Amino acid sequence: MTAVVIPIVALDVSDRAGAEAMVRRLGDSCSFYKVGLELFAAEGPSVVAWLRDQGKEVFVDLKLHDIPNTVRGAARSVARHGASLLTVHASGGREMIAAAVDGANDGEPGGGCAILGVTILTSMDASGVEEAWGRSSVTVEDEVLRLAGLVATGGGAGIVCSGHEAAPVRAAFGDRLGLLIPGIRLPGGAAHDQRRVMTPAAAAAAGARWLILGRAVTAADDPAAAMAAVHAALR
Ligand SMILES: O=c1ccn([C@@H]2O[C@H](COP(=O)(O)O)[C@@H](O)[C@H]2O)c(=O)[nH]1
Repeated sequence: MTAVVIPIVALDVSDRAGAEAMVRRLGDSCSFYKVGLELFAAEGPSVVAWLRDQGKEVFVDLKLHDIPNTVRGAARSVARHGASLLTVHASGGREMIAAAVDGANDGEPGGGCAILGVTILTSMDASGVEEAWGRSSVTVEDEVLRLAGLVATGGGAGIVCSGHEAAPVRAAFGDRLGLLIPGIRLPGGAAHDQRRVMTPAAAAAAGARWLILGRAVTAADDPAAAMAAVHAALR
């Protein structure tokens, strides 16, 4: 049986009005939304509460990266707002990841908010990794696998990586880590600032559990039609 892949639409907009307009346009075709840095910085947790009131699940993509104590507290706060998923940077280390898991569970192991570790941003290619991380002798895939190991031993529920690393991560970790894949483009779509992109069908075949749909849907002339194309590709 093919695993269910859940599409999540990224509300990369500057205010609540923009978010509400997109949620209205997509109607029942989307039940899971991402609130990222732009919208969270503008509107704070109230936008998470509003989405929950609409019956939507919420992924809060804050990509936390700080000392364990600070990340624990932030994860606890985000979980209390009703988010289902929260990101931290895997490069923050095993102790920080474990603190995020602890905070999100807030004393309740297996609580409602899962922690995902961001490995290598999909906007980076091998030369970008070499420049930023100073590591020329490793491939993006090796780095993603190494960071995935930190997330697994830190107790995270999954990782964020591109579709290109999905199959090797699945081979190494199986169902232990859920894969959330951004950089999704409909066939022939512009990559924009992304370097490692993939179509919905290919990412699903590679083992994604969640797909992040950003501009492929939200910048389309007809976002609802673009979302329908995503659903068709996942059937
Ligand atoms: O490695 C990462 C981690 C997160 N993202 C987020 O996904 C969406 C992608 O937007 P597009 O418009 O589809 O490019 C965006 O919200 C990012 O913050 C990512 O792209 N890569």
